[in-house]
Amino acid sequence: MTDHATTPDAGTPEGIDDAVRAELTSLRESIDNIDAAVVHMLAERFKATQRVGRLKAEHKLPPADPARERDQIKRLRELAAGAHLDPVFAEKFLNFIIAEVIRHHEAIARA
Ligand SMILES: C=C(O[C@@H]1C=C(C(=O)O)C=C[C@H]1O)C(=O)O
Repeated sequence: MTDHATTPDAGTPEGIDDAVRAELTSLRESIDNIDAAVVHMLAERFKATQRVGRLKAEHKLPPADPARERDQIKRLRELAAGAHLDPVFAEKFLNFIIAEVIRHHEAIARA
């Protein structure tokens, strides 16, 4: 795997000022740490949602729960606005994850 924080490429020319390069490298190290945290948090979320999927299948509950989704989207949009993150982006991101979770739940129910 490429170490994006330290490897120069077309986006980070060799000739840039040392201080600029150092700041860019430092910021990219933070980004790499955040991306790692996001992956680990998503993995934990999917572990929990897989358990929800098995529970729903065992008790013949539907894979999707639109009321719960509406509550979560409302909550996430409010959290995003408070954190100066675009609520439209936050909603799209959550919907993307939820769609994948529902796909998993449908597969568990069919198995
Ligand atoms: C995880 C669940 O199943 C689905 C997925 C959701 C999610 O990923 O947050 C929310 C609601 C459901 O449509 C649940 O019902 O809690």
